[in-house]
Amino acid sequence: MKKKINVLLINGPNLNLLGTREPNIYGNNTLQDLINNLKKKSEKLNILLNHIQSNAEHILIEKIHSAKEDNIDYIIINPAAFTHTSIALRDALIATSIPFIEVHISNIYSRENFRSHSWFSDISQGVITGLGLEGYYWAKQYLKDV
Ligand SMILES: O=C1C[C@@](O)(C(=O)O)C[C@@H](O)[C@@H]1O
Repeated sequence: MKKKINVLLINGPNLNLLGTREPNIYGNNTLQDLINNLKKKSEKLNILLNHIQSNAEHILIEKIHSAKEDNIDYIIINPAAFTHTSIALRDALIATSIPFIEVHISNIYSRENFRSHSWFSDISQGVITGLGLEGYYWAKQYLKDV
């Protein structure tokens, strides 16, 4: 049987407000619903999904630092606003050298100019942007075959 894949899903600031935050951009589903569904579907694919959402940069950095000890094989990350600001999170991901997929709910290239720059895309395995919450499901789907 194929080995279980240990995946860490990281959601950055304000994503705890999914469902009420700018629903025209981010939709009506809550983060809790998303995580429950993703976990269920991941189990069927032999993926163990661990999740963290935080509004604090240092908490996300520390979680990335411990990812190796936690035997994480892969990271899926929506850095949210940190996408456009955080060299510290970028450095943490480089330091752990765990491959990761960058996900955005909205299309960061079709919004304000400042959202078009990501500190993560060039060091990511790939980027999914603008497919709504489906983006997280596609990332998980990709990982089932790695
Ligand atoms: O908080 C977010 C969410 C986001 O990462 C997205 O998922 O579309 C896009 C970012 O520009 C924004 O700051």
